[in-house]
Amino acid sequence: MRFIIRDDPAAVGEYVGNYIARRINEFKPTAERKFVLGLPTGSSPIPTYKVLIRLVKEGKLSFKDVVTFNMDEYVGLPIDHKESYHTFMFEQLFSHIDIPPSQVNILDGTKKDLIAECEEYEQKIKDAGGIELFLAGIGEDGHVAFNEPGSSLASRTRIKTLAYDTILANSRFFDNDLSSVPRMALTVGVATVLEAREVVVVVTGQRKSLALRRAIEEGVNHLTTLSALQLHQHSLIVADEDATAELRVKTVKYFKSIERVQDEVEASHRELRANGNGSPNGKITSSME
Ligand SMILES: N[C@@H]1[C@@H](O)[C@H](O)[C@@H](COP(=O)(O)O)O[C@@H]1O
Repeated sequence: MRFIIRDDPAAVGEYVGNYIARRINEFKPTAERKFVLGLPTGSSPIPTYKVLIRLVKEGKLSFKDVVTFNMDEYVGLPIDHKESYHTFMFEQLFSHIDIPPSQVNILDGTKKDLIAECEEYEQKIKDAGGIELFLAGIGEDGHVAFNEPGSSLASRTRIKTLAYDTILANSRFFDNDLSSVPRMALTVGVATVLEAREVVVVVTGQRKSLALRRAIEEGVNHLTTLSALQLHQHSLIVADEDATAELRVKTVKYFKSIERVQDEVEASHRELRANGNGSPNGKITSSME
């Protein structure tokens, strides 16, 4: 696991937005070989989405050959409801970039047969060739997508009852009216996320610091579903300083020192390449992965 710390949410967005753009550009997607990107909702990814929009407007990135799969959606909320994740995604990202709407996939929580909807979603991901990079956030109780504490770490896309804490946290989007927050959601499973070839998580704000501690300093545990990331070969968590409040000083120093060494290695490889000394051309993989 790689763990990167930036000053604030804007700097986290800058880092992650540029990281995703680099991955898409290196992949060189075409109409026949599209880049498959998994996406979250929530306030945490908004700065990242702003950066992606800016890069598209500057002509440095295109979503023409990108297919997206969102993590989750409320059950029973009409797609055009102002708080549906469909509405969120179009307002925060899709309406501002060049992605053809036919390449956007979001679970539909209004379907009559929700079980079939979930099974079809898993199949669609497989048919698309699997997810190349899954971007995620984290809930205050350590959940990833809507995989609430106690979710099976082998779970797939399914219907999930929301934890009371999550209903409480999300009531801020429903005029603080607890009774209007949906009680159920459709969500990709922990195993669906782990199957992506790479997982990148944004964690910002002090209210996430306990969950972050449990996810990276403690063992893999179904009560903090994001901790399953410890089993992934290519995972990256990018947090702001506030989110590190509950981490040990030693943990923070350790990961910062790794980033410093990594920067030095990359700089010396760049120098060797510039001088034509035949250094490796491929991606330099961090020893933290
Ligand atoms: N299902 C979403 C998660 O995918 C998201 O990570 C979490 C945190 O949201 P925020 O970034 O607004 O704190 O909210 C919801 O529970």
